[in-house]
Amino acid sequence: MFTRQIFTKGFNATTRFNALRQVRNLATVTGSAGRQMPQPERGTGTPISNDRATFTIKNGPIFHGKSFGARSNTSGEAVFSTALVGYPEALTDPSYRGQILVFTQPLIGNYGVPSDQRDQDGLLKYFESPHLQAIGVVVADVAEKYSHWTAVESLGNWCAREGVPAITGVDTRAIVTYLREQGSSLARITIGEEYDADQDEAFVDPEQINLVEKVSTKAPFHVESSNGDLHVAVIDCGVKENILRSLVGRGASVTCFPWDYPIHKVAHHFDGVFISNGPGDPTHCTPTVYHLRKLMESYTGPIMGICLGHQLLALAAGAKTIKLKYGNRAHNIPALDLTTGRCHITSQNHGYAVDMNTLDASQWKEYFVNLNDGSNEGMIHTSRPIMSTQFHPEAKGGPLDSSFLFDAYLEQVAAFKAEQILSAPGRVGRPSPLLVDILSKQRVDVAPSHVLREVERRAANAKAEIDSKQAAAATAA
Ligand SMILES: NC(=O)CC[C@H](N)C(=O)O
Repeated sequence: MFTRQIFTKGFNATTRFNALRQVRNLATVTGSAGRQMPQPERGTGTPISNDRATFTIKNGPIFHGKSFGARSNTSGEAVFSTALVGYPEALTDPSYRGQILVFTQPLIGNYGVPSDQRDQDGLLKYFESPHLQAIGVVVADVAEKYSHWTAVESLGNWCAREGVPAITGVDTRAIVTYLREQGSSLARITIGEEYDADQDEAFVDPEQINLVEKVSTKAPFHVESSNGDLHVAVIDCGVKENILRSLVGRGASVTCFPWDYPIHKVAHHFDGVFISNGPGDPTHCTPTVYHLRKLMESYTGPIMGICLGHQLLALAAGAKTIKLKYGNRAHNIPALDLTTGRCHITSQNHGYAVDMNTLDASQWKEYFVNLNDGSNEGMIHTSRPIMSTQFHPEAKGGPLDSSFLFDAYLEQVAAFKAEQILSAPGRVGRPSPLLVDILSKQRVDVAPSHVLREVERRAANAKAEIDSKQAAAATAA
C-alpha cells in the first residue's frame, strides 16, 4: 500500500521521502534479531578461496575461472537454471542435492545472502532448508559487494562457510549451449590445481545414489499452525520450507515423516496426506512408492504431491518416469491447465518427468502440460481427491500464479475432516498435544552435504583399515 501511495501523483517531495523512510523502517524492523553475521560452525567449511578454479564437463569442455567459495573439489551433475532471482532459495532447495548449479543470470550475489531467521511458525523465512544443498556453484560474474536489507553475508562467504566450492569468471552461455545440445552431463569443480584428465573416473553420478534418504528427516517432526485446526501428514523427501509454509499458513498443522515411513499405517489420523519435492531419480524411492500404493488402496482423504511427490504418486499408480534431456529449471515456464484452458507461469526444478502414456487413463487425467516442451506437468484422479503437479505452486522463488492449488487442496482437506467428524464424532480434530510436545519442531539429523561427505570419507577409511587388517591376519594365519 505504501509503495502505491509513494508513486501516486500529487504527493509532495517531503511526503514521498517520509513514506519511503517508513517503507524502509517497516522493511527492516523485524530483521535485527537474525542479522548478526553467521559464525562458522566448528569443523565445517573453509576460509574463502580466491584461487584459480576449473569447471570440467565429463567428455566435454573445460572452463577456467576463479574460485569464490570453499577450498574443496566437488563432482556431480551439472544443471542450469534460467531464473533471474532466488539464488538463496534455489541453493537451499534439497532437490538440488548432488547437483552443480550453473546460473544463466550473469550477475549473481548482488543482494547477498539472508539470515536463517525463522517466522512465527518456526519456518525459515528466507531459505528452503537450513543448509546449502547444491554441491557446487557456477556463475559468470559474482558480486563480491552486496546490498539488501535482509543480507548478512556475501554469497562467497556463505559457500565457504558451508563447504561448497564456487567458480566465477566462466562463460556460462557456452556451458548452457553445451548442456542444451549434449543433455545432462557430469561435471566437477577443481580448486587451485590444474585439471588432470586422469581423474576422469572421479566423476560422481548422483543418478546412482539415493539422495532422498540423505535429505529426508530421520524422525517425524511437527509444525503447528496457529491459523486453523486441520492436520496434514507430509512425506518428507527433502521438503522445501515454503511448501510447509503454504500448508501451515492455510490452517493445517503438519507432521512430517521420513521418506520411507509406512504412511498408510498412520494416515487415518490425518485430514490429508502430502508428498514433498526431493532430489534425484524417483525410482530410488521404492519403499515410498510401495507405501503410496497401499495408501491409495486404503485411504479416502485428499492426497497432493509436488515435483518428486508427483513422480512418486505416478509410479505408485503404475506409471513410468523418464529422464529429460536437460530438465526444466526456471521461474517462467508456461503450464496449461487442461481442465480450464488457462495458462499459468510456473516455477520449476526437475530433471525427470512422468510419461503420461504409461498412466492408467481409466483412473487418471493429465492435469497440466508444459507449453514449451510438451512434458507432463500434473495429474488428477478421475473420481477421488488426489492431485499432483510437476511444477512448484509454492514458488520461492517464482510466481504465485498456481498457489490456488493449495487453496483447492486445503478445501478438500477441510471437507474430508468435516465428513470424518460426522461419521466418527469421537475423532480428535487437532493433533494430540502430547504428540506435538514430543516431536521435534524441525527436521531431525539431516547433515549438510559436505559434513555427510566427510562422515562417508571417514567411514570408508575406517572400513578400508579394518579390511586390510583382516586381510593381513588371514595371510598370517
Ligand atoms: N524438485 C523436485 O522435487 C525434483 C524431482 C526430481 N528429483 C527431478 O529432478 O525430477
